[in-house]
Amino acid sequence: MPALTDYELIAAGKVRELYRVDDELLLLVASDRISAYDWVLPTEIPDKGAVLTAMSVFWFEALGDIVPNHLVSDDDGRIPAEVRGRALLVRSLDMIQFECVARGYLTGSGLIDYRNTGAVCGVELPAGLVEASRLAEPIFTPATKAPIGQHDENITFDRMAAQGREEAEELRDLTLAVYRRGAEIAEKAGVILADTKLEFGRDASGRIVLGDEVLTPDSSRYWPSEGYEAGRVQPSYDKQYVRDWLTSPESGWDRKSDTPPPPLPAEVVAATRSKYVEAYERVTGKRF
Ligand SMILES: C[C@H](c1ccccc1)n1cc(-c2ncnc(N)c2C#N)cn1
Repeated sequence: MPALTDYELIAAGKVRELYRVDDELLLLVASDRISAYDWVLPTEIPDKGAVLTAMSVFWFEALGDIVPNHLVSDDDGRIPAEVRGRALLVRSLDMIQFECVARGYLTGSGLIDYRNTGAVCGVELPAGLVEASRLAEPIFTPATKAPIGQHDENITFDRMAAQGREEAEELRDLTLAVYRRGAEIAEKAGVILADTKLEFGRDASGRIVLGDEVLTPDSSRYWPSEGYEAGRVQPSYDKQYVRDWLTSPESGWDRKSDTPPPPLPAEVVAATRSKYVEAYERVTGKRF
C-alpha cells in the first residue's frame, strides 16, 4: 500500500489536494477542512472529506447517461490508507480553463452582476429580481479561473466562445443538463440546488469529460427547501451553523477585520458534521 508521500502534489485548494499517481492517474483528496467567509477555518469537520467524496461518487453515477467522467475508482490499492474514503483515483485530463457554472437562483456574484447590469454573464434577466429569486430557466454563467485566493471573473458566453464556439456550446449544454438533473434529484430530497460549478477536461481521445468534484456542497449552493423565500439570503444547508457562530458575539471575531477566525466550539462542529451527513443521506437515499 503506497503512502501519500509517494505521490507528487500537483495542485492544492483551500480544502483539497491533487496528486499524481502515474502518467495517467491522479488522486483527488478531499480534506476535513471547511472554509467560510474566504477563510480556511482552524477547526476541521470530522468526515466532511468522506461525505463529499461519497457525494461525488453518487453524482458521477447518477449523471452517467448525461456525461462521461474522470472517476476510475474510490476503492483501489493505489489509494493510501490515510486518505481512503476521502480520495478518488481519477483519469488525468487536459483541463478546460473555464469554470462552468449553472444557476437556477440569483445570489452571490450573479446577484451583484444583475444589480450592476441587469444581466449575468451577458444573460439579460427580467427586472425586479431580488436575493435568492428563482430564475424562470437555469442559466449558464461561465467564469475564468482566478489565481488561488481571488474570486473567479464572470465572463459572457461569447467571450468563452471566442476560444471555440463548438466547445463552449457543448460545455454550456452539459453544464445545464447536469444542473437540471442535480436540481431535480435534490428537490425530491427537500433540498434546493441553487447553483453549481463544474470543471471539464478532455481525455486522450479528445472527448469532453466531467472532472473535479461534482454537485457537492463545496462546489454548489445547497439550501433547505423548507422556509425558502426570495428576498433574503438563504441559509446554507451545510455551513449556516458555522456562519452564524462566527458572526455572533460569542466568537469574538470581527469578519471585517483581517484577523483569522477562531476555532469552532465542539457543538458547532458536531452540528455541521450532521448537516453534511444529512445532505448526503437525503440526496442519495443511502446511509453514510
Ligand atoms: C481545480 C482542481 C483542483 C483539485 C484539487 C486541488 C486543487 C485544484 N483541478 C483538477 C485538476 C485535474 N487535472 C487533470 N485531470 C483531472 N482529472 C483533474 C481533476 N479533477 C487540476 N486542478
